[in-house]
Amino acid sequence: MVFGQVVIGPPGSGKTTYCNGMSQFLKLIGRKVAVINLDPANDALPYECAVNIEELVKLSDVMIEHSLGPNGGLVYCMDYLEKNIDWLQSKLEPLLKDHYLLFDFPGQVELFFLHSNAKSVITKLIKKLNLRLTAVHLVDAHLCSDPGKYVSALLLSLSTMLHLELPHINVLSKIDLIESYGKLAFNLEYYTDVQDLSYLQYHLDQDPRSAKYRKLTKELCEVIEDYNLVNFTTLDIQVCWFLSIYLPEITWFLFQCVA
Ligand SMILES: Nc1nc2c(ncn2[C@@H]2O[C@H](COP(=O)(O)OP(=O)(O)OP(=O)(O)O)[C@@H](O)[C@H]2O)c(=O)[nH]1
Repeated sequence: MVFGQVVIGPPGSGKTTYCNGMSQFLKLIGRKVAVINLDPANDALPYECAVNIEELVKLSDVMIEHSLGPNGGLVYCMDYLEKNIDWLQSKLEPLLKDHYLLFDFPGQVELFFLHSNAKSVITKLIKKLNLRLTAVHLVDAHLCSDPGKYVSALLLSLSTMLHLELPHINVLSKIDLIESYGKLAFNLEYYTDVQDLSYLQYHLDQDPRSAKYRKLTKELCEVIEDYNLVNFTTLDIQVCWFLSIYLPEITWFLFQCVA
């Protein structure tokens, strides 16, 4: 049985950095890991990838050839990947024996809660290759500093969970930077646990700019609460780097203490 992660999230949320950090961490704890870049807009990869969608289709070529913008181009690329799933399957087959798989997907969020191509690619891989995949959905923690943006992050997370139908972990990334956006209205657990959104609505109501959307926000918060599916874990990728570099020393130190 082969395990892996489908790494998704809005542009700039830290997917590529996460894949790089996670692959180094996994290697260090003795796992064989393969990173699969399925983002055709990822030009400067910090990790060594086992499979690169650029060998199949290039976003820049698609945009020129079909006169598409970056969003339309990415939808086209996912569509093309779905039609050529055998290409991806053949690239993955040699890795199945002993590798843990990390799939680095594009940041266009509509691919994961609206369009069917990316989901279809994932579903086909799961069925054809008997994979066990978890969605790791990264959301930039700075969205917590604005109640309106936080509600949109909750909605995005919920829609993505419902659309993909995978085991799913929502992650507030770049948590090390959260203080730099000013003091949060509530403590961090409030944002990670997503327990009682009425406090958030009250906070939003204090802002005259959001008065016009009061009813809409209330209804949206009720939908999120009724599903009761979304919560977050936090990530500071630098901890991953730290562990990758110092894990052998820490293990040696603990071993010495126990001995
Ligand atoms: N401080 C801090 N910066 C981070 C962290 N994770 C990612 N970054 C930075 O955030 C920026 C965007 O990260 P990427 O990994 O390129 O994000 P992405 O989601 O792959 O971006 P797209 O490919 O455009 O969708 C980079 O400058 C990273 O160095 C983190 O945990 N802490």
